[in-house]
Amino acid sequence: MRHAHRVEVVRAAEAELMARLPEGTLMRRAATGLAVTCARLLTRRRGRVYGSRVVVLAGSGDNGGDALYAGAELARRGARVTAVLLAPGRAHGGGLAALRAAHGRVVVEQEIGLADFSCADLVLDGIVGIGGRGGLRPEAEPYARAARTGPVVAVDVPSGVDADTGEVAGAALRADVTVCFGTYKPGLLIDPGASYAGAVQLVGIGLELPPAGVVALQHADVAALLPVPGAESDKYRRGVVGVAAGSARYPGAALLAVAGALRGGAGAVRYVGTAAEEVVRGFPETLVTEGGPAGAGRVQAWVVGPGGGEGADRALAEALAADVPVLVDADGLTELARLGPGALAGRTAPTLLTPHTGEAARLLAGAGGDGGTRSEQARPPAADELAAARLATARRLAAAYRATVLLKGSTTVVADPPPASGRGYPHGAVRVNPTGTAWLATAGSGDVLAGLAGSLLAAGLSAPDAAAVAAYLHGLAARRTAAVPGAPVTASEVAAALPAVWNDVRAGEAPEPRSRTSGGTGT
Ligand SMILES: NC(=O)C1=CN([C@@H]2O[C@H](COP(=O)(O)OP(=O)(O)OC[C@H]3O[C@@H](n4cnc5c(N)ncnc54)[C@H](O)[C@@H]3O)[C@@H](O)[C@H]2O)[C@@H](O)CC1
Ligand SMILES: Nc1ncnc2c1ncn2[C@@H]1O[C@H](COP(=O)(O)OP(=O)(O)O)[C@@H](O)[C@H]1O
Ligand SMILES: [K+]
Repeated sequence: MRHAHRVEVVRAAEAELMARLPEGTLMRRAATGLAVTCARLLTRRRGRVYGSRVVVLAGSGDNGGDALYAGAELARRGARVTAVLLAPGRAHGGGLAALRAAHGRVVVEQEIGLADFSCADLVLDGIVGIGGRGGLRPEAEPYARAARTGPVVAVDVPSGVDADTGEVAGAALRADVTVCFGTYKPGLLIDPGASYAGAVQLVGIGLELPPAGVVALQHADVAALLPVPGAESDKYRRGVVGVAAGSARYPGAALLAVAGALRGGAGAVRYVGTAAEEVVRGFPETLVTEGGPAGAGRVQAWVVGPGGGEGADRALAEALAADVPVLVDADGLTELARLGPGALAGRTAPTLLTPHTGEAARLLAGAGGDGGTRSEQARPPAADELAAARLATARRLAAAYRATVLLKGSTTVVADPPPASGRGYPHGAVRVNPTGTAWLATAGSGDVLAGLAGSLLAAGLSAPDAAAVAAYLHGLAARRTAAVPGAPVTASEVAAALPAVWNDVRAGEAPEPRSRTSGGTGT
């Protein structure tokens, strides 16, 4: 599992450790790890470090210090290193002295800096790290836009990316590799920030950290959560998942949700709705009933809403009345937004909401704009604003509806509501999914995800586990499905690939790198 900690938590751990160590130890550890990665990249690119052109973009803080010390190490190995000072007069004194002692060049004129930047074999982005606030300052912006031939290695976090949230206000440096220190930062795992970070490498500097606020599951974590039948299992003990989906207008949604549900580990899938005939034709193993959830037999979890059309209001009401976990998706979410969070107030079994950002906007508007405070006269949030702040959006929704929320899209985020005591954050760790691919943005893939997650709920996983495991398998399936890597996939193909990725995960086979995050030396 990858663990990500907020800046405040990192700073406290750093302070505690620095108090016990000789001055400069942590920065030396960080700079050495950084230099090792840079040397490896240069060797891959040019065959050797000696003679390569390296540019260090150095801001005014310790992030610049790390970069300058790493630049000095590369200069000692024969690299031609130029440091561009973005805040001349406020550069890190020790780092600057080390670079000069190693015969590095130092420039302050931005035109010279930009020319060097564009033709460098490697650029170190040490403009700003976890101390960054707001977007890039004007003097740094040209570097975010300039053409360049060599890779950019971001120091700790790409400058311009908010380390705590992954939000990007304006321009940011687009890195090929980010070398982060001590722990991942949430902004390196959540888009849009994650897409600026490139491959993320973790360099341990010895921090002792509390439990992480944000985590990303990996194969072993998912494998440990997959439901596997035991010798005494029967189909009922494995769990029956009820799927209330599809409508005369959207019968295909029923088929796709059932396809996902059949591959999620439940012992049986019970379908209710108008597409019963089509479902049985497509999947004869499905138990079908006409009508709504209330008249169907017992299930261990309900999935309600995919392609639900006009019947979604009744299906939602009946499913929510059942004392079992309920996953609400698509038209079920639109109906829930109309009803507001009060519709979930009486529930004691878990509720899992799976909105995309458009549905999230509706849900927030239905909750009164923010955190359920209906009195607040906030402008309804726009979907693209919510996508730009995915962590905050998922948390706001979870708090407003007091339900687990899986927010779909580029970096799917799973958030739990804060504890009932109302003491607010930190609460259960937010899980972010590293396996997604933009090819999943295809009609019907959300229906497959809903069925899959519902099946995992019926099999006994908690709502956050079911959500995170489903997102993980769904993302892997999309990547595995493409006949040619990188080619478009269909929702049906994603569902069909689920057994194979289930097997990959259990066998511990590594996924192809998407998240472009890779394990590091650990903390
Ligand atoms: N504290 C420690 O012991 C360690 C810190 N490390 C490094 O130190 C960094 C944090 O250093 P600092 O606390 O000095 O903070 P930063 O270097 O990240 O940023 C602080 C400086 O940047 C300026 N600044 C803030 N926002 C800016 C923006 N948007 N554009 C341009 N400049 C901006 C501030 O005025 C301040 O001078 C970490 O990211 C990491 O790279 C590492 O050396 C590991 C150990
Ligand atoms: N840009 C993206 N990158 C990664 N995954 C995406 C992206 N856009 C959408 N997805 C994923 O595709 C799926 C689409 O679901 P949804 O929007 O409900 O589609 P539908 O309603 O057509 O089934 C979700 O799993 C979502 O996370
Ligand atoms: K940086």
